Amino acid sequence: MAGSYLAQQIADAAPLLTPYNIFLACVTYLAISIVGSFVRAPRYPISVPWVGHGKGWLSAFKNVFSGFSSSKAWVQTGYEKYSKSGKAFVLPSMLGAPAETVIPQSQMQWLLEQPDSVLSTAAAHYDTLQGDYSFVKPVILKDPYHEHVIHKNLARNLNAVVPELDDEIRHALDHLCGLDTEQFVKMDMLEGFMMKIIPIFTNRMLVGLPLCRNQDFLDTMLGYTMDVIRGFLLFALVPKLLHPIVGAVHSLGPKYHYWRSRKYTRPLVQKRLHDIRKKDAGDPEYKDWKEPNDFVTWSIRTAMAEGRQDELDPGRIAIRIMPLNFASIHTTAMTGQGVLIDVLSADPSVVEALREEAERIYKEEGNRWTKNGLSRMYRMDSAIRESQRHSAIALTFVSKKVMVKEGITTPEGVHLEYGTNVGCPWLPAANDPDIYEKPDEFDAFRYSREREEYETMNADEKSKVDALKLKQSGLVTTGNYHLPFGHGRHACPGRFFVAHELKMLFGHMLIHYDVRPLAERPKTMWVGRTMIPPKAVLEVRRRRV
Ligand code: HEM
Repeated sequence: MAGSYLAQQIADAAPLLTPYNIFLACVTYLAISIVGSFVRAPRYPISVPWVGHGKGWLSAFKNVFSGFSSSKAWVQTGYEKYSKSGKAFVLPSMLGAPAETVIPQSQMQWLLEQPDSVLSTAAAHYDTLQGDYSFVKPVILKDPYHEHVIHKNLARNLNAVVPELDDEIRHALDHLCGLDTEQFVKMDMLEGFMMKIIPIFTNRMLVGLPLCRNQDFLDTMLGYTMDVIRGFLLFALVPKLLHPIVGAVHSLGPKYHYWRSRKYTRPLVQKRLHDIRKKDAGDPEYKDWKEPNDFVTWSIRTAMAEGRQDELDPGRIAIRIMPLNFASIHTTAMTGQGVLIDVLSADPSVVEALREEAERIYKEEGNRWTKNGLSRMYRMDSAIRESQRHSAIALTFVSKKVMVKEGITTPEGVHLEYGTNVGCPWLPAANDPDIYEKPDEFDAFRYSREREEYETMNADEKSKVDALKLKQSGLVTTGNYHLPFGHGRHACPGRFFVAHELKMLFGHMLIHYDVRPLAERPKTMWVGRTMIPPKAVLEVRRRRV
């Protein structure tokens, strides 16, 4: 009965579905959505200049469309016109992405001093990464305990992580790049190489052996990572009013990938909890048992020490492995691809100088990678840092959201309403000739020349050099004008791991493989505020060492 009524309704409505009516409905919907998000968004202060088509209703419509092709140019204009004179500006909203107040570098200190209860990084990440839909359960990103665990444990456990990575890198490179000393092996640089190899290293640190080599598990982690990225791109294009509907469909992807991965991760966590509890209870069978040094152990130990019973639930820990895969995989893969593109498009002497350093240090350390040896790889350190600058992957970083109901006032006297999103310019700062000499050039050894020179000095000469300043030009040091890992107390806690991982990966690659230079540097594209990685092919051949 109900079915035939519905069929009748559909049949009656069919003649109305003309192209003109559909077009009219789309335009009306778009208009309502734009007005809706305009009304619900925080009011941006009149005193702050806007880039793009400016502020106001009509401009909002224009901004929505031209933002896709012009956001990069708008941030550049804003940086030159306002940031460099110490003034904030507003980057207009796009369909689903809110407007952002871009705070100049001169106010960075103030920005970083604000407590999380005033300016929250977690809340900004929750919004951009779609915490309601992309993380299996909203609580995972509302209370990002996994980030706290990484902040507390990763850097201090690197000594134990390095030999594990060393083992994994040998294994993965042999497997992916082969042992043939005659023929070059070709693969897509991002999808075929970086996105295949990075998940293995990441999971050696998160869940250890043997799971980090289980292809089905790795596929689910990669699938989940792509879910989050797809969500990030999709929600920026979809008007805010539609988010709950689109979100309900989108959230099925992350849930599916969790469902597929938990058959591996839950038993692992359950067993680890069991073993740790037995060990702590003094069970004689566990006298010689050593707890593995990975995220699962760090998570359990931290939750036990802090009395967080909720974070000892095996399901909860199993889910938390997923956002860390997301945080690690795509960022590291894109950074690694950037390094390969920059280095392989540079003069061949760059590859030779990097290879010489890698071979020398590897040999000095007894044909293995050590924390001490890696800390002396100044050239590789510099090439990666320089590539992060030269091939910057974001327009702004250091994102935060105003959490105080009455809003806050910046040192410039601008009042930011509750809910306002703020960030600092990165891409234009990275290319600013007042900050970096010849910023358009990829100068691989920009940061290592002075460090290498310092190493050759005698004690008297060394005493005249500001050694701390030299050290601060290292890959993991963030600064007002160096934001690829963010800055301040919420700067990326994974960067110490990344520095070791990429130095070992590229060092090992140069020692054991010939790598073909790129005939031409592939071009990078930006859509809205997002960088689209260029396509490039990696060609490697095992060297006869
Ligand atoms: C080259 C690789 C990476 C890059 C470029 C990168 C970049 C960043 C940036 C820019 C931020 C701050 C975002 C902001 O300013 O809004 C961040 C935060 C974070 N990253 Fe990374 N990341 C990388 C690798 C990793 C890895 C390997 C891990 C973990 C194992 C990780 C874990 C995190 C976490 C947990 C945060 C949030 C920190 C907080 O809010 O307190 N990242 N990352």
